[in-house]
Amino acid sequence: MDEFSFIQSIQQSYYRQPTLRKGVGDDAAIIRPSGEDIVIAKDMLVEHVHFIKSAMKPYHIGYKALAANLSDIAAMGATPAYYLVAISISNDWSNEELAEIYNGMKSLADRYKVDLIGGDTVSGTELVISITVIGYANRNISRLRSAAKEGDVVFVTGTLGDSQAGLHILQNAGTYKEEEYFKRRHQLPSPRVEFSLGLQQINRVALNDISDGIASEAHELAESSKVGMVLIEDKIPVHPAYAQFDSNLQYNWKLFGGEDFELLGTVSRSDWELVKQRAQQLSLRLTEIGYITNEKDAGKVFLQQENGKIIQLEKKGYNHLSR
Ligand SMILES: Nc1ncnc2c1ncn2[C@@H]1O[C@H](COP(=O)(O)OP(=O)(O)O)[C@@H](O)[C@H]1O
Ligand SMILES: Cc1ncc(C[n+]2csc(CCOP(=O)(O)OP(=O)(O)O)c2C)c(N)n1
Ligand SMILES: [Mg+2]
Ligand SMILES: [Mg+2]
Ligand SMILES: [Mg+2]
Repeated sequence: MDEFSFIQSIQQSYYRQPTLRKGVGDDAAIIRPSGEDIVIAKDMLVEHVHFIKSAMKPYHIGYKALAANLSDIAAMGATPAYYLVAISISNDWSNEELAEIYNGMKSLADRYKVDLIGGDTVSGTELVISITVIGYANRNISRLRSAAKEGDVVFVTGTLGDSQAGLHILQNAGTYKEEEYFKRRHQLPSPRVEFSLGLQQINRVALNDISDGIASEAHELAESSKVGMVLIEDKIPVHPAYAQFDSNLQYNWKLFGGEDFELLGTVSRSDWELVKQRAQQLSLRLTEIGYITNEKDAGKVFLQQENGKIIQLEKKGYNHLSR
């Protein structure tokens, strides 16, 4: 198979999005939007950084690459519509493996009716997948990291630490409780798109998706909103089988581990009931984990420990350029 037949093989036979004028097959794609805000995000997945072949099947790699991007669209309260994929891949990946990478992306794309409208293909050394996602958002809602206000409830979806626990299991042979669950959370993360779209009635919700670890994303919210944040340690939600891991690992993964792709948010106390209702309708776990303080703590995040002591949390997490 050459580059041209490969591009032919990944083309959709039809497109679902009504605003598309031209998809794959010309010098660029054309969209004619209908008045909503356009939301654009990009995230890469790189071999040896985001995955190793022994822990991730080609299908998982494609799935996770698109999931990470959809997670950022969800964190902006937007409806995903299109994606573009740039892939650099070496010859030791077979045609079947390449097709499986695209099948992984396709399964999520089908679920959210997102159309593949372009990309680029290069033969390189390590596998690199760079995706751009385009979505639409209602002009009147704000999901910005800068939207948190004093007195807001701080909440998080799902459970934290699962993805890094899954990676640990994949890299360390042994017997584990709920092994399949943790591996799945690492390989096939769920972007919280439906939950985010369910909040459209609420004008102001500050949202950030957890890719680098909650400590890091909590700081991004606090810095951007110029407020302080208090997180209550024993409220941070974990899976019941999480207790099997060493307590240091538990602590590090849930606070600094990342790749859970859950949503961290803040909302006024008066809108909190509605947020809870939406999560309940989706059977999605949602936990109140803290509160927002005022501008005198601007940019700071505190952890109220189990013994009641409050410590300042470091802005630590996955950080690519820390050297
Ligand atoms: N190399 C880059 N060039 C331009 N903008 C970048 C680059 N890397 C990151 N950004 C931008 O910086 C912001 C934060 O990026 P990042 O921390 O990767 O966000 P996220 O964790 O939500 O994926 C985003 O607006 C992103 O588009
Ligand atoms: C082999 C391997 N080592 C380590 C990790 C953990 N890891 C890699 S990147 C990352 C953070 C998320 O990636 P990033 O590119 O920072 O995503 P973004 O914040 O831009 O969405 C984590 C936790 C992994 N998934 N696989
Ligand atoms: Mg990013
Ligand atoms: Mg993000
Ligand atoms: Mg991201």
